[in-house]
Amino acid sequence: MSSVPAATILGFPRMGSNRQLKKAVEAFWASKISESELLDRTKQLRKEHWELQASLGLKQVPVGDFSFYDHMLDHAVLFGIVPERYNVTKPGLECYFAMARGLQAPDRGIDVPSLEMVKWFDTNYHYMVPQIAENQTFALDSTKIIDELREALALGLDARPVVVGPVTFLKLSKTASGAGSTLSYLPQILPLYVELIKQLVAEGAKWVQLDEPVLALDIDAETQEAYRTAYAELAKISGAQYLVATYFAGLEDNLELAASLPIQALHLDLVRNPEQLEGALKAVPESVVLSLGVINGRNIWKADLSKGLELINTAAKARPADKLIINSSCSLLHTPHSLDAETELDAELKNWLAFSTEKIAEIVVLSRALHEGVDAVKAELDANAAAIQSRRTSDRVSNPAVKSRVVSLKESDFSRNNEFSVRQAAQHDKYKLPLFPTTTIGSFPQTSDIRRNRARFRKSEITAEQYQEYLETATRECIEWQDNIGIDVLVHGEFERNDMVEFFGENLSGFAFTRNGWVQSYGSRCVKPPVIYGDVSRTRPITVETAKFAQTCSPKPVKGMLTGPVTILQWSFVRDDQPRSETCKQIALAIRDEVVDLETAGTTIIQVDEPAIREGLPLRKSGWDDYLEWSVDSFRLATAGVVDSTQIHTHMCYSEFNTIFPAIQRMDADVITIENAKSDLKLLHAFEHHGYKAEIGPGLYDIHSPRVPSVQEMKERVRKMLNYLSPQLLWINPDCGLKTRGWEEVRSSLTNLVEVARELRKEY
Ligand SMILES: CN1c2c(nc(N)[nH]c2=O)NC[C@@H]1CNc1ccc(C(=O)N[C@@H](CCC(=O)N[C@@H](CCC(=O)N[C@@H](CCC(=O)O)C(=O)O)C(=O)O)C(=O)O)cc1
Ligand SMILES: N[C@@H](CCS)C(=O)O
Ligand SMILES: [Zn+2]
Repeated sequence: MSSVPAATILGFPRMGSNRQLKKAVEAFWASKISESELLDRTKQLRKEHWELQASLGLKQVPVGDFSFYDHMLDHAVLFGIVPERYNVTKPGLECYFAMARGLQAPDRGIDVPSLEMVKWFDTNYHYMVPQIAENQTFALDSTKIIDELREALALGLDARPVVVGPVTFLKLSKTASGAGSTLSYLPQILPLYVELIKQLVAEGAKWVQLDEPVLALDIDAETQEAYRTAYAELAKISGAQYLVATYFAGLEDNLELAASLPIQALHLDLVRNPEQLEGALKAVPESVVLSLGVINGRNIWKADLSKGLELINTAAKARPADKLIINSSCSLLHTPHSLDAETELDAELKNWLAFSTEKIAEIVVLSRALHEGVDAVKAELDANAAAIQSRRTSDRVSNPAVKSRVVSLKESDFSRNNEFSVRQAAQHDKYKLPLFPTTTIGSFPQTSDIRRNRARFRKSEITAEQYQEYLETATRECIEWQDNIGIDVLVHGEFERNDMVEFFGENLSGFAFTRNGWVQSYGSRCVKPPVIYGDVSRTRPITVETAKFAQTCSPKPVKGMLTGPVTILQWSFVRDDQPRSETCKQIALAIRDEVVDLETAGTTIIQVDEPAIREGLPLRKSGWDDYLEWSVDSFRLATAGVVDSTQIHTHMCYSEFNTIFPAIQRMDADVITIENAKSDLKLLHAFEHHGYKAEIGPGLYDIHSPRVPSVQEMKERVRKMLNYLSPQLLWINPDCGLKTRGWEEVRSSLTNLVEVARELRKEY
């Protein structure tokens, strides 16, 4: 067997230290750079990333973790799973990006939508769902991964190709009709995996990483059998050594299955589930290398290396060191590039953090401790212990007033004064909205002009007053436009927000924000999650002045617009020194204060967005009840402090909501606007089936596409909805916020949307 890497990572973030990938790809889309320039720039980026990893001490680097847009999309292309509708595009990058983003080229008669995009497990990363046709023919196109392997080998590095394993790949794909099991395609796709792996081995790969996070989920007998079949087949390839990577959860009941697979190394996520180590040491044959995922790939905290060492020592008592790999818990895709750019973070806080680059250094220290003994890395371990101690004992982490407020919460704090029907009567009386009230989800186009002005304000190139004036003009114009076209419940447009979570993080204590801590969310789009390091409280009203101003721009109601506690939690880097439920309640109290202040200021329709409530659901069912209890309680706590006539809206998008329907009901919002345009009405069936009583706005069109929906097609959609929902409960709105769209599309789409409501009102 070729040598086992002492230390490695499952994958590195793709964007680059300065989001070079985003900039290159977006410049290519805008025809500002050529394809060869894009290829050159991204080749350089991969080189930098591998050399960085090697310079930090990794002996083997992952390859194939790079992607122009998304790694699942790369695999769809790798196996020739390209739906027929993309045949009109040029093969290569045009076809690839058409699958990613859709392509409209009227001069060539092309108008193809993108593939579906969904969340990658419980992360804020989104992948493109491969769509397998009924009569799918598969064909291997392995250029990308082979090229990247060659690039790394040419640099003199030991490189390990990263491939999504066959069972996980199929389980995350869908059939074109949405029916039937994708695992039925295993016999057809396996020979391509065999061929691919043979090529990788022939090119010089000593190890191949097969990512199988599905192996750490609740899986049925068919999936278990698929694992046995697939890996028995792959084991026949001579010279191939497999590192099978499970992450985001523990193996638990799948341990025996995993241990029985004919593989050379098994990776365990010991951050999410350290308890699984003991069982794995017993169940996994001694010939199989254990890869210990001890450094958290989902967070930005410096690891407590003494705890990592404890796990490693436990493993080292049962296995020789050369049968252990020290690793990240999952790919580092979900953490920012490096702390180097964080020149504005205060020194104390910065000393508590580790981004991807610093996490690699931690992995190397742990690996040296294992192989050379702790004395060899005494200075590093001492410095780490001091940082951990500093964070544990720092005054800034704890706020006794916040803690005691949470402790003294009463049951009544979690409930509105009256049930929905009573509130609904009071709200109808107050707002006198027409049947089929129209509204939007909150954001309007975040144009480059808006972002430029914010950047100029941050760099003090314009004053606070100038920036404020700019925002007020944009807000006023937006509200007046909505009013003029006849929307009933208006929004202010969210122009002052860089992001719906980061904006609140910047305005709450216990939060810090970074200058350059970008993480890929989808394609070229990134987010900069705030860091929750301490007890959370609101030190001043956050949105009240904007809401007051907005309300002066029209006599119609303008919705207050807040991000909910679960979404703020989910899209931040959360402290790991207390349960997430505790932090969530603290955020909920801060949002509650804001809700009450908005009400006092006269904004009495208030939307509290919770798009991430489903994303936070634990991957294993055993964790669902507990999560749903505290997450829904947090939403209720945030929203229950208002009188009956104040109308609480919530909004959710881009998740499979049917599984958590009772929890959605328990949130007890007065109005829910929910993404639905791509769904097959299954969701609406759930509303009917569960006897949902409150008002609902299922999205009438998909805001991810620049396409303008016609009146006719949206009306058709409403008619279908009315088979499930009463006209008295139905709101008319898009799927989600409009921040990524251009004004031109927004104007046409919303004008059509209002017309839909007008026509329907004549009929009902
Ligand atoms: C609803 N979604 C969200 C998710 N997560 C969030 N945290 N927020 C969300 O809204 N998850 C699920 C979905 C994912 N969807 C999106 C949609 C759009 C984006 C996006 O557009 N991201 C932007 C970055 C946004 C941002 O913070 N911009 C800053 C500007 C930062 C910047 O680059 N400034 C430049 C200067 C700019 C200029 O001069 O023009 C600089 O400083 O050099 C801001 O507005 O201030 C992106 O471009 O990737 C993300 C997720
Ligand atoms: N209010 C937010 C919700 C996005 S999920 C927006 O409109 O962008
Ligand atoms: Zn949304």
